[in-house]
Amino acid sequence: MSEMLSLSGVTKAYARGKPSEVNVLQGIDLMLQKGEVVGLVAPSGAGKSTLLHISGLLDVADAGDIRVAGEETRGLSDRKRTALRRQAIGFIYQFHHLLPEFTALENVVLPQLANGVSQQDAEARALKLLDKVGVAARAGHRPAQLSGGEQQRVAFCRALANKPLLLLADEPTGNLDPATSDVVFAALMEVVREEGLTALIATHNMELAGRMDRVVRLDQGRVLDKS
Ligand SMILES: Nc1ncnc2c1ncn2[C@@H]1O[C@H](COP(=O)(O)OP(=O)(O)OP(=O)(O)O)[C@@H](O)[C@H]1O
Repeated sequence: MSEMLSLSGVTKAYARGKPSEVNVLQGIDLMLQKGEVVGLVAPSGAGKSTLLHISGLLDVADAGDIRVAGEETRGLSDRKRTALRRQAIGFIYQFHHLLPEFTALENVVLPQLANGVSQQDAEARALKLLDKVGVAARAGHRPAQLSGGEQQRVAFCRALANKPLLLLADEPTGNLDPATSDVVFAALMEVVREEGLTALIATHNMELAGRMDRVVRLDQGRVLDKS
């Protein structure tokens, strides 16, 4: 197995040097092997979003090393960081963040066009993904015409559109009712497994965390492994 995400000695503080300084991450060591699906569980405010944003190259650590798909990210230029993020990482948020003026299909097609995929190939991939998570019949609808669960399924497809190596999800079903969350999460897991993705999924839901390969806990700024 090869390593897909590796964090070592990662620290992050907000308002550094001020009386209001918050030391969120205090030496994070975490490694995900290719194909592993890992749950990230922590109390609210413990730093899950911060950890995901740093892993996804959306934010920078104060110290420590981060490797994504075997590539050391320290010292990368902004352009190279953005290229690595686009090519290797898919992000899912608690709220869908779909573009309201575009249809479900277009929301999944657009990131592919930005990556140089042809319209035809992008539509084929988008329809395949929408079908896999059970919303192909809604392809022509805009986000406002979809239910919360459907919107989140479309957001999964968008995150997976460019075949990322690493999927990072921040409470991906956190805004759905328990029954919908259960079904939508199952759909996500099915695609993740089928595509052989590596995933780090933050959740407060221990039942969902229990369906992953491994759960890590964030406690006092450090990661505790739970087998
Ligand atoms: N830009 C910022 N400036 C100052 N403090 C911040 C900033 N962003 C986050 N924090 C603080 O850092 C801590 C960790 O925030 P983070 O959003 O990573 O937590 P979380 O575990 O994702 O929380 P939740 O589960 O409630 O979403 C919190 O105490 C938060 O108030």
